Amino acid sequence: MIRFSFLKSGDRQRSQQRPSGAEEPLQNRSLRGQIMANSGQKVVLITGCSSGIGLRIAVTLARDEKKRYHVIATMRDLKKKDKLVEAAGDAYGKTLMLLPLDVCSDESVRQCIDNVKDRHIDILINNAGVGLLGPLESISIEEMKRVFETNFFGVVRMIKEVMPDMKKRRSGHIVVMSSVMGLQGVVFNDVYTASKFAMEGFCESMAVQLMKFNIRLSMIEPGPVHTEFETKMMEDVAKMEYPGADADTVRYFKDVYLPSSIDIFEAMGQTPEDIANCTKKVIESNSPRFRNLTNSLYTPIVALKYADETGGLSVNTFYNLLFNFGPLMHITMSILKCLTCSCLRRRTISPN
Ligand SMILES: NC(=O)C1=CN([C@@H]2O[C@H](COP(=O)(O)OP(=O)(O)OC[C@H]3O[C@@H](n4cnc5c(N)ncnc54)[C@H](OP(=O)(O)O)[C@@H]3O)[C@@H](O)[C@H]2O)C=CC1
Ligand SMILES: CC1=C(/C=C/C(C)=C/C=C/C(C)=C/C=O)C(C)(C)CCC1
Repeated sequence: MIRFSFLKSGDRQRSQQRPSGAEEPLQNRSLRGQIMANSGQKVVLITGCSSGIGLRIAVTLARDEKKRYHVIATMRDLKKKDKLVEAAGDAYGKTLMLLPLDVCSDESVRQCIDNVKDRHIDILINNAGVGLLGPLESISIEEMKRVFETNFFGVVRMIKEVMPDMKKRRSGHIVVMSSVMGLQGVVFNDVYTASKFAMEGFCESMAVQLMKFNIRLSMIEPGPVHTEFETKMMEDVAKMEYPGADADTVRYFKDVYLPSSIDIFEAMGQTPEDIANCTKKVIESNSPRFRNLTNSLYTPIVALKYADETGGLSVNTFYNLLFNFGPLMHITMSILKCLTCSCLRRRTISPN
């Protein structure tokens, strides 16, 4: 079993004290110690900003040319703030502030939101997430619960905390970082996929009620993205022994699935910047879509699910791609990688 870090992230009274570990420049705190935005700015709170997609969304919004956003970038361990602070440059302390927030803790979530002035959040971006990959036999129920606690209950916890104020104001936008795996299962990602499916179902239901209160809900559905996930995944694979799984299953995982997965990452992996730009477009749209796929190369794969309501097309195609046409898939992905690679485009377009 592989654990990947993205994929490689009191009481009910209104707290007036600075959250433990918060390191906010003074000018951004009100007299009551709460985080303040300038008038006209939208307050955006993002979870899981220590790395990857969350970090990049925070930086992209905080560095908005028109300074339209007051970004509250949160992470569960502020000791990990350096990468974000460096990437934010002079936006840090002006349009970008940090707060500690662990989406798995009721108290941490409450304290964080209590430290936002009037608990006013215009846009909530639920990004924090963890992955889990490998044969089911080698994954404990405890590990599965941890994934659901972060990916599903983490989002539910955040929405429960922020939604009542948005409802009172009759305005707000909730964005959820889902995944193509929230729409379609991928072998050996069974539990991660299930956690994202759960979130999709929850959000699809919530969206209707929220619409009545003029609150928008948008799902971002990335395919593979180059974050700490990939390196962590390969490091873990080298170490793991997969106790409880039989030799055939381990072989299918290591020798069939993993090489195909690497091919797919190489051929169509996006960058965190791609996802941040897509998220920015969604929050800036006058009529944001509910579902937003970010990767046009992956869209035909997801389309298999919707082209056949019996599910057969999707399941059989994945089976064939993996177990019957593995080498063909490798060649196809190599060609795709070549076609989408900027070096080839440079060579054909450059006058030199
Ligand atoms: N990379 C990919 O291929 C894809 C990723 N996604 C989704 O994108 C989101 C971001 O992942 P990505 O940037 O790739 O991966 P990273 O591992 O780089 O980022 C995940 C972030 O979530 C944080 N996090 C984990 N648990 C918690 C928690 N309990 N409370 C608060 N923060 C937490 C991590 O913090 P810490 O540093 O403390 O661990 C980290 O900042 C996830 O929801 C993931 O499911 C969707 C599709 C594809
Ligand atoms: C499409 C496809 C495959 C792999 C897909 C992968 C690897 C997707 C990764 C998505 C991620 C990382 C989402 C994160 O949330 C297989 C099963 C190899 C073969 C069949 C077709």
